[in-house]
Amino acid sequence: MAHTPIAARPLAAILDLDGTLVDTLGDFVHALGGMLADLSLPPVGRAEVETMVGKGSEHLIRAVLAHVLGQAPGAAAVQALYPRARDRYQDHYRAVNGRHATVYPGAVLGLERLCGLGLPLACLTNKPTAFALPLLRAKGLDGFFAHVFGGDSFARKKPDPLPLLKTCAALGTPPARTLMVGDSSNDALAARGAGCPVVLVTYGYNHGVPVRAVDADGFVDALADLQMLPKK
Ligand SMILES: O=C(O)COP(=O)(O)O
Ligand SMILES: [Mg+2]
Repeated sequence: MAHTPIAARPLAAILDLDGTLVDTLGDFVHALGGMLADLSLPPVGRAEVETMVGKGSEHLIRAVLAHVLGQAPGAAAVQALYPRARDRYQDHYRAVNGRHATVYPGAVLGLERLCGLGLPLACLTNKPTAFALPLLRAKGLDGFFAHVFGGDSFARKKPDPLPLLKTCAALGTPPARTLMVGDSSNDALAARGAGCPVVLVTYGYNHGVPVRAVDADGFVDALADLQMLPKK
């Protein structure tokens, strides 16, 4: 049974998107496959992509190019290909967004329960806002959120604490009473830096590292398990 030592009932919650609410790995794999084919480069496997997701699309594209070229992400060959790769990736991602993605079991129930506790919710993702909003709409999740912020909403992305602090400000709740729910060390590091309690789901993408090794206040196997948060 999941356990959390979070002492006080949160006044609001911030949810990550990829790997927490929606399993988007299939969308990433299809968009990256299309990008690589357009560049006449070999495909990348699903297992590799899973370890590269979560730090925004620029990081993902650079990591994939480096992987298929057998170079470091900062290498000149990666730099040279990046602008065209980004354009191709964006076209493919826009075309597939949501088609190969599924809402995780328990996610809707978990959101309903958080709303039932009277908590205002925000979605904070490193995904570009232009991809995050249509995905949430397509999956029927947009109505749960008072705010949706993407990787391009603020000057820095998670794991920097800035996006969490800005999201807490938008929600109007102090970080110490604003729960972050995510799937990776990005979310946990950002939460620690911002002073937010953090619970991680055990089923998402954590850069190929077991998520329970991450410093967090609790772990849940499904968002529906968040019902065990303190009631006061
Ligand atoms: O890197 C991404 O696009 C996914 O980011 P997220 O896990 O913050 O939603
Ligand atoms: Mg995530």
